[in-house]
Amino acid sequence: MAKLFRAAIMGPPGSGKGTISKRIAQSFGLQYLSSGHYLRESIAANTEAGVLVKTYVERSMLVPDHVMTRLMLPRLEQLSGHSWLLDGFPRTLTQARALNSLCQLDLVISLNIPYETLRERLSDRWIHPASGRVYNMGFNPPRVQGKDDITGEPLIQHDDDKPEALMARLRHYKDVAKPVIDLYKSQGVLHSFSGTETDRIWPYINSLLSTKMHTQPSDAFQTQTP
Ligand SMILES: Nc1nc2c(ncn2[C@@H]2O[C@H](COP(=O)(O)OP(=O)(O)O)[C@@H](O)[C@H]2O)c(=O)[nH]1
Ligand SMILES: Nc1ncnc2c1ncn2[C@@H]1O[C@H](COP(=O)(O)OP(=O)(O)O)[C@@H](O)[C@H]1O
Repeated sequence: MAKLFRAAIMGPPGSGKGTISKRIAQSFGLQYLSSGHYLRESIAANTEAGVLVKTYVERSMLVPDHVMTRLMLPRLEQLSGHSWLLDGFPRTLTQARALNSLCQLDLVISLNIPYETLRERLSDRWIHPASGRVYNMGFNPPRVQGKDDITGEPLIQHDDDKPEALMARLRHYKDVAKPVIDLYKSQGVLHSFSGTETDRIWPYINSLLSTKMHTQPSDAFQTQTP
């Protein structure tokens, strides 16, 4: 049996985590878990957790660590026999330590994208709230303007993608992410990628993952798809 592979992707809002994660999940068959998606799902379902996290997410504030770990860790425990990729979790050192006590990550991808690029992208980002599908009016527009490709339902823009909230979010992200990045660096699992275009970063991530996932000894005799 192939060895299990556990990865996380980190980067400021708009850095392309969701876009790249989708490519990774498709190309390498990892289960994809997005903290933002689960949060929005619980808000839409109006669950007890949803009511609790709504005010934080609406204000682009970090949801308290104990709420996040209670939301994410059980999902990971259910996936104990699978390879997975985490997007948006862990975001703080406390969350990273909680995750560490459950399992050791094999790889952490960190995206370094210039502020100006983030600003341009997020001011153009539209989402389908029920599914979390993300569009960009320039990069990957919906087939019909303002409508989700699959359901035809209207797209919306997050309040926290609007310019006034953005600068504060990015500054805060950096402060909080630094110790998490340092932790993964010290564990020797951190790989950083810089650039302004996802399509140019992607080949490097693709080849890193091909190497990491296909050099597991137990994989040596498995057929690999090109
Ligand atoms: N113009 C442009 N937009 C991109 C690129 N990569 C991602 N996007 C868009 O930028 C926005 C943010 O990307 P997303 O994957 O949601 O980032 P996340 O917040 O880190 O998960 C989305 O609207 C994407 O469609 C790129 O290379 N160029
Ligand atoms: N790991 C986390 N810890 C605390 N809050 C989180 C976490 N992940 C997501 N959130 C909350 O959900 C919101 C949306 O997150 P996400 O969809 O990952 O978008 P982005 O990458 O654009 O910030 C964040 O602004 C924050 O309020």
